[in-house]
Amino acid sequence: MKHPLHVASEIGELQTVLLKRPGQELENLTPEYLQPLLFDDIPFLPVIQKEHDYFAQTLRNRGIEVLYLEKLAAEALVDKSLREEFVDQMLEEGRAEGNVSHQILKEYLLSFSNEDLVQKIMSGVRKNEIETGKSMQLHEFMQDHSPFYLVPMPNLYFTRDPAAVIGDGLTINKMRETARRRESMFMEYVVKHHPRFTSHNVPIWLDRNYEFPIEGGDELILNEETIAIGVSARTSAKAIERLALNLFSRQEKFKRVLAIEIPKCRAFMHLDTVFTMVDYDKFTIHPAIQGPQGNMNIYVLEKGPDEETLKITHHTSLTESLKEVLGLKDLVLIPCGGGDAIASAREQWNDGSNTLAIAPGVVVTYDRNYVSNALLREHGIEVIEILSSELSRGRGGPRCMSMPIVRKDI
Ligand SMILES: NC(=[NH2+])NCCC[C@H](N)C(=O)O
Repeated sequence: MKHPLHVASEIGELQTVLLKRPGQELENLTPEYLQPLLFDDIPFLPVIQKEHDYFAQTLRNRGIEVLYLEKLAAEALVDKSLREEFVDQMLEEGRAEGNVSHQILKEYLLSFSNEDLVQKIMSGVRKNEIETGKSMQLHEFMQDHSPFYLVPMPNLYFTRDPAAVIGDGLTINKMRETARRRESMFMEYVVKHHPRFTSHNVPIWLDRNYEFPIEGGDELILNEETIAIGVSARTSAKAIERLALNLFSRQEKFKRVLAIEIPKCRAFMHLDTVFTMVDYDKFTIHPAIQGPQGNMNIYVLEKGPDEETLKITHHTSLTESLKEVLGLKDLVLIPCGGGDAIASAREQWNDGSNTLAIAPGVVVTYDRNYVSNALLREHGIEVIEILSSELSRGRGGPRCMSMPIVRKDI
């Protein structure tokens, strides 16, 4: 039987991808909570859904199987005790302060059908939804400012981040930001309990209980032997080391990890916001991540003398490091916004470098990034544009909104 997960490159023909349709969780965004919930504006739900459906249809038109996280999660929770365990865990990790007990919230959530239960957990529980029968004291009102018993998870449509397939296994990620911490629980339950995945013993290279954070937007598979991981605002050096050690001791194929350090700021939260692979020898890059001489900090991690030690070498040229690990004589870095200071900053903010490759030299991008898109085309890349007015408000592009499950080998 075919392995349910398989990704050994960034650009191999995409066969199965996981998405999450933006839903009611976005209707729970208010100006006060935008920043902690990692948004810059409130998307208009019917339009963001239309744009997302267009994205999904664009992928299907290319013969790609589109799975939805919300559907898989609902299908995974058939067992009654598993549903309870899931709800307990969600409440333990995510219940906001308030005068409602775990038990009342649990009963409320369990009264929903599986699909609605998953949707409700994703969209959050507002305080006015539940009659607790208990009147609040003044000090409780004061402490208890949040309008939610369970906080919404508006970033779920960025399926790239909470988990990432590497080879035939995956990382189920410890998310850096509180707002996204619970997101990786969905994939954990799906992989462990959905029949599509349980038929195989899927290796989990790093799980969400690991102490230090890592997010999928930083995890790029350069080829069947090499992974690039951003050392970023979201991904820690410790998690990269652990992942490298686990990979080197538990499987044979991946032999090196390139840890690429990027500036730690909001606009560049993950490596894929400033760097993606579009063809065998072509990459998008946001020029602002390189120093004046094009220098950066890149560390190549390889198997060391024993299972707990890595061999690490430091490099300063992205181009040279990529050429070496990919065995290329030459390669092209295509600058976001063409390198013009204003166009490049503007388009990077709207994910101009964040391309989703669906085959070598074929990428999906946002239509609004016309300077970057034209430049990609000039370099011979087939660019498939999708609508982006509302989707881009969450600060993520086509790569962030997709989790490749199966790619053909190249
Ligand atoms: N792979 C990515 N670049 N994901 C972008 C995620 C954006 C999301 N609002 C966050 O801050 O987490």
